[in-house]
Amino acid sequence: MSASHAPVPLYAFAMPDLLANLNPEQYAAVTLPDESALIVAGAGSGKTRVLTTRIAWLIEGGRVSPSGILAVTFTNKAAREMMTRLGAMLPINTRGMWIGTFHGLCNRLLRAHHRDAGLPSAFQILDSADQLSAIKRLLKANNIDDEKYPPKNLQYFINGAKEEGLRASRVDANDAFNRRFVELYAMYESQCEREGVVDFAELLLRSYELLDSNRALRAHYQQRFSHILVDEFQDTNRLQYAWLKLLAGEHSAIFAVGDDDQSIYAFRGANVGNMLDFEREFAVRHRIKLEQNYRSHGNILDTANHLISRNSRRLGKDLRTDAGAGEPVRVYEAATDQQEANWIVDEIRALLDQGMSRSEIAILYRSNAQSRVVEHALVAAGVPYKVYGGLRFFERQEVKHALAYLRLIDNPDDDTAFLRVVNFPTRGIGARSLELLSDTARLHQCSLAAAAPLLTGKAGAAVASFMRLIEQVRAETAPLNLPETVEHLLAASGLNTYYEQEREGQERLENLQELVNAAAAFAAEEGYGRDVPARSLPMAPGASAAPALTDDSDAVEVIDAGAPLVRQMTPLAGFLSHASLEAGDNQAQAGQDAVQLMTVHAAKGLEFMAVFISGLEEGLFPHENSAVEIDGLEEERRLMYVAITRARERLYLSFAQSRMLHGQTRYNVRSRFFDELPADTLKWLTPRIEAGARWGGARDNAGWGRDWFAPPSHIETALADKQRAADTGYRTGQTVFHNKFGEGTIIGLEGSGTDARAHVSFQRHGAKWLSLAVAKLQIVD
Ligand SMILES: Nc1ncnc2c1ncn2[C@@H]1O[C@H](COP(=O)(O)OP(=O)(O)OP(=O)(O)O)[C@@H](O)[C@H]1O
Ligand SMILES: [Mg+2]
Repeated sequence: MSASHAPVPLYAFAMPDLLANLNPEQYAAVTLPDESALIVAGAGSGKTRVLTTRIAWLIEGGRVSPSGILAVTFTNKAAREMMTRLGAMLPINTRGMWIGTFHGLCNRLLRAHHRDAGLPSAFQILDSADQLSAIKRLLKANNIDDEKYPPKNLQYFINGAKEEGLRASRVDANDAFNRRFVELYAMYESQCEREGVVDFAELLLRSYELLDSNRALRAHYQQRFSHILVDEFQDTNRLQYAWLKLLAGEHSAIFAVGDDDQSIYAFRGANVGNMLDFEREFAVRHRIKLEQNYRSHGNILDTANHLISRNSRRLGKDLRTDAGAGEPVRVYEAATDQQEANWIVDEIRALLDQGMSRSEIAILYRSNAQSRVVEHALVAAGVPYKVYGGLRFFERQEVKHALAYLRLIDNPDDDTAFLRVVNFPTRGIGARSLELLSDTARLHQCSLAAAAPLLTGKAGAAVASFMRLIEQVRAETAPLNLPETVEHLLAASGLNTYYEQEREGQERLENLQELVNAAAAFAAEEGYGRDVPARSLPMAPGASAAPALTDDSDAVEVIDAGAPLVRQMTPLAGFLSHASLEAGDNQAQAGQDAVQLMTVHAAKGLEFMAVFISGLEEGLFPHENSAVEIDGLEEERRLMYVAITRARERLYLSFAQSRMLHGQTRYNVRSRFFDELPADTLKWLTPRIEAGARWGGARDNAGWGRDWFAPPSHIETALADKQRAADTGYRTGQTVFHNKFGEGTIIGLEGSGTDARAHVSFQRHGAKWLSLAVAKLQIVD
């Protein structure tokens, strides 16, 4: 360990406070010696709290200075929360600390060392929508059939390769089709290079390569970050893990916390296997378990534990709580999605009447598209809410237009930005002119902006006037600070006028104004004074403006001196990175006390007093795609586990028999998860009807008799299956005997022939799904 010298406690008297509220296992974890450790523990057991407290403890005891810490969180929101908590625990300025997401930290590293990384100082970040349009443009420019090579597939291929750490030149292609993909990947790489842009995966790969190839830089950071701490470790992918390894080198300690049951990003290459590799490769001696849950009431925790116990691939852990059982988990079946939304809003109003604050209430769903109907009900009821994700603020059309102009003033070679606004608002630059321009650029291997002067005729004149506009705005904004720059640009670009004249442009205008506010908030948060021009590099005392990094390690030291590294970016570049990386986060601050709406993925790590999980229908949650993926259903179950464990005191589950989604009405059967939850923690607010009886006489009892509809065909098929299962001689409600599990009651039947399965609730072993062909159940009555 680099901090091998004897610890020097600096604030010995303050110590008991920091550690006072920890349980013995948490205490042991926080105060582990300077060596790598892995904490694997269930939801709400205090992993994040332990990690944060450990940082404070390390600093407070003089084991490391704040600049020696690097902490990785999963979201920007989590990073901010961590800094706030640290600020409250210690009398230090947390701004300079390296706490952030992988993307955020890599961006910071690349900004500081852009030359060594082979990037222009004003490199721009492509979000995934930008990346897709860049790929489409590439295919079009090269006359490639986008049916044969769908842009989305190519995007997936490229990102997958990058996440494996592979450049196009190193990807193995075993057939002609794949070879073509690799060629396209290579072409995409040169296009990005030419335009000075990087996509999300590139941020990571580029900074990995930077550290890998630059010995001095690597040595510097390895020495600097003696303590690396990683939250949500189960969701790191191979490249992120390799990046951490490189940064840790031989001497730094990695303190990783995670929960294999909450691994929900396998589809993006996350790899739980990293946990096992980490233990081996870092000779981890300490694997501490935290088994006390501090978040949720008993019924909620039991519900979560019961569900996740059905997964087969688990490291295995127990979780208990001292909190009482609390309220039962309430379940509601609605006829339609609107009815579901109305019920949610009614329940929310009841909670608010009881004094719960709005921001303590979350509505979670599996897919973004589900939010619309809930939003509608909230608006109608006048309940303020905030949507995370979905069409985020920075992804709105008008905001993206404005950002594209800003990007162009920063870097005219950014072709994606160029194409977005060259003819918006319209200035008579048609598709034909742009084609000519693209041809010229390709011929000269340069960006569109660089090709503009080479274009002649009418097309040339129109493009030239656009370039003059950009140049003019560049000059006019040179002395302006960040919010002034944005404001000026909105007027000069013609965007304001355009939306003023558009019939329903009011909301878009407000969003543009909000962009000015966002820029002002960003500048204030980063500590840029009002007199700092948006495009100049603020000089920190003792820091060189453009650190030229050589093998001379003294030069490296210069970078660390003085102000935080983020100052290596101009305010404008910083803001543009923020817009790409932190999309959506801004909204959260705008409406503090609002009901929180988000996908389950976005809710990871967070907690709320009351949680509604809506749309629990087969095909939606579990998602229909999960059926075709290896481990798909287990991943959906982990996702459901994450959703349930966000709740502290109240949990509500709901589903609708019919739902409008993507313009079509879907008829749904309830999620299989309901059959996997313990019956005794749930309270059905609508009658619980066995799936088989659903379309029969029981429906009148359910109270939705009036505007009823006939079951659609796929449900009839499912019912027919159940009928066939029943034909095997078994029926629900029957008492049966199993050689190993003893006596139990059949609570569900599914499938037919050799696939027929029975869901049996055993008196001593709980509920299990058994194959009827294998299980040989004896009928008792
Ligand atoms: N020893 C403790 N005493 C009281 N409250 C605690 C203790 N440890 C953790 N908590 C609280 O329990 C809640 C859950 O903690 P935390 O968010 O750190 O859990 P986690 O393991 O990171 O959960 P997740 O897996 O969902 O990320 C928080 O509100 C935290 O403040
Ligand atoms: Mg956590």
